[in-house]
Amino acid sequence: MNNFTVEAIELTRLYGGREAVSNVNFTLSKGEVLGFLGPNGAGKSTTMKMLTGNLAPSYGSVKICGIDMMENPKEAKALIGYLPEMRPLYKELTVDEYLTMAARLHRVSAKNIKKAVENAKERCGLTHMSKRLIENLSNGYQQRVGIAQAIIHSPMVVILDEPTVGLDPIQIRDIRTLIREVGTDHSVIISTHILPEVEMVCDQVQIIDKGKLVFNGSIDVLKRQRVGNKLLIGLRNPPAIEEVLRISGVSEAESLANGLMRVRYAESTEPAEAIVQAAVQQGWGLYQIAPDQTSLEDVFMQLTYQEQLAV
Ligand SMILES: Nc1ncnc2c1ncn2[C@@H]1O[C@H](COP(=O)(O)OP(=O)(O)OP(=O)(O)O)[C@@H](O)[C@H]1O
Repeated sequence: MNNFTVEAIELTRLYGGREAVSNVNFTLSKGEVLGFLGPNGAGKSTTMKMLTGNLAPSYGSVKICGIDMMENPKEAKALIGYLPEMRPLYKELTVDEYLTMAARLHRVSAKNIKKAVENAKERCGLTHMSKRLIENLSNGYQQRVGIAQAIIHSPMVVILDEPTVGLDPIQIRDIRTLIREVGTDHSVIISTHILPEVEMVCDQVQIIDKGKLVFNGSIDVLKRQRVGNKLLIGLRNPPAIEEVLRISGVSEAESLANGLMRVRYAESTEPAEAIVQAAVQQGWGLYQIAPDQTSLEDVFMQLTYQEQLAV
């Protein structure tokens, strides 16, 4: 018996003979937040629906805390809280009424409903909104209500499909903080097409492209891929590129706008000190020197491009 809260085993879904999700494998443990990342149409929602037992896989299986979703759907689903892409809110209800209904649907026992509602509201910062009609709440608060219904029965696994889509920057920040908090005592899976979001809230990341996993690992591994052997240098009096290329260790240099220059070097030859010395000696007016990180978007492009080459 392992300790995995979620196991996806060779998950595959065909639509009209075409694979929308192809052979997806991963495991998740308690207290981890997993980001399911991919562009529109990559197969995220289809995967989420299979994980939550709302869509049958064409092949493969899902286990929630060791319980097979196909064999024992009722037991497996009871361990999951799910916020689909389209929020299942009844807008004519108040927050209290809706969460009470959600608790009943999730089979919270009658004597525990009040406590479960209070608890979910507190965790989602909704206590002061208890008597408000959902339709009168802002988009961000409606999303909190959606998350509150997903955690109301204290499920082992919380699955949130695109939880920050359509929110403003402050709402996005609040929802991300909430997801991290929820992730401390539940396993959480979020799907998103926003790379920095994954970096901010997730421990593990699966990158999916055209239905296939192209990266599966810890967020640290992904972040490390971003830190290439590059420096970004700001110079008030930039010299000719050739002069920079003469510095020991520098393998490539390119001029960018506003006197900035990007320099590449081989792994073992960090030339920062030599660049500072040259800049001082030759009066280049150095005002900035820092590692230049590849954006996560670039990493994503590289990963999906490698995958295309491999096909
Ligand atoms: N019911 C369906 N019938 C036929 N094709 C479908 C169906 N649902 C999804 N697809 C196709 O499967 C692929 C994956 O769709 P899915 O909704 O899972 O992607 P996604 O990554 O969640 O994208 P988005 O962020 O746009 O929702 C797409 O090509 C989509 O057109």
